[in-house]
Amino acid sequence: MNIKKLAAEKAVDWVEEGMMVGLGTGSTAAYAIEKIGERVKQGLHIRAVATSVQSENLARKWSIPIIPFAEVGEIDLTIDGADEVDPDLNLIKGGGGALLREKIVAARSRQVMIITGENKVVQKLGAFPLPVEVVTFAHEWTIEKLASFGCKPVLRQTKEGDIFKTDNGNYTVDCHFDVIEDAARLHHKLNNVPGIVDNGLFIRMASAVVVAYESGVIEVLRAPSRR
Ligand SMILES: O=C(CO)[C@H](O)[C@H](O)COP(=O)(O)O
Repeated sequence: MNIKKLAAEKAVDWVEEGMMVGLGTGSTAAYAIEKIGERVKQGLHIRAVATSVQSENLARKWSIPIIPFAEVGEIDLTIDGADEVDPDLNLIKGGGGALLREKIVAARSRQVMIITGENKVVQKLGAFPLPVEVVTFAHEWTIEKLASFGCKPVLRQTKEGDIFKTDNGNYTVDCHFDVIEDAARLHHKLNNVPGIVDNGLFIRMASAVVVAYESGVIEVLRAPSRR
């Protein structure tokens, strides 16, 4: 059972004619982009904004009209993946290296629909290393500061062994916490450190999470009091 594809294709049911759609990044989001592309080929008219160069290229391949972010007003619906989801629908994102654009697009969206398999739903965030986007200048010092939050920080590298650079020209540090006790507080404290651009905690940003199970069941978890 391809649970990523199952969740992604279900979420695309929420895409309606005329919408401005935010396109997430990663393998799950790619299934959603392809499904949206199929619907565009069948005559659906939407406009979209992408959260990474990778997703933009995929969308263009499917003839999905891409609008530069500067020309985008409010986004009706963003569909994106996640690395972990907790019971309050708080998330860890950024495993695919696109957390900053993903967070900007999510913040501009009326509805943020997260698509995931059951394996990413956790009681507490933190088993997945928290990605933190940092500026290249003085990054060694920023990494030291990150260690003072009680994690093991690892500067992300490419498969070839080079330092991984985001679409924004920054570095990513993956912070191994094991468990994050207070995600909202950590989010706030991390973003107060000079040199940190943003971190992969998405607090109260998801409107709903589509969870697909190996059994083929799909569950939609909603965040009642927001958006
Ligand atoms: O946050 C992300 C990219 O920055 C992705 O949504 C997240 O890493 C999940 O990826 P995948 O769908 O490939 O498992």
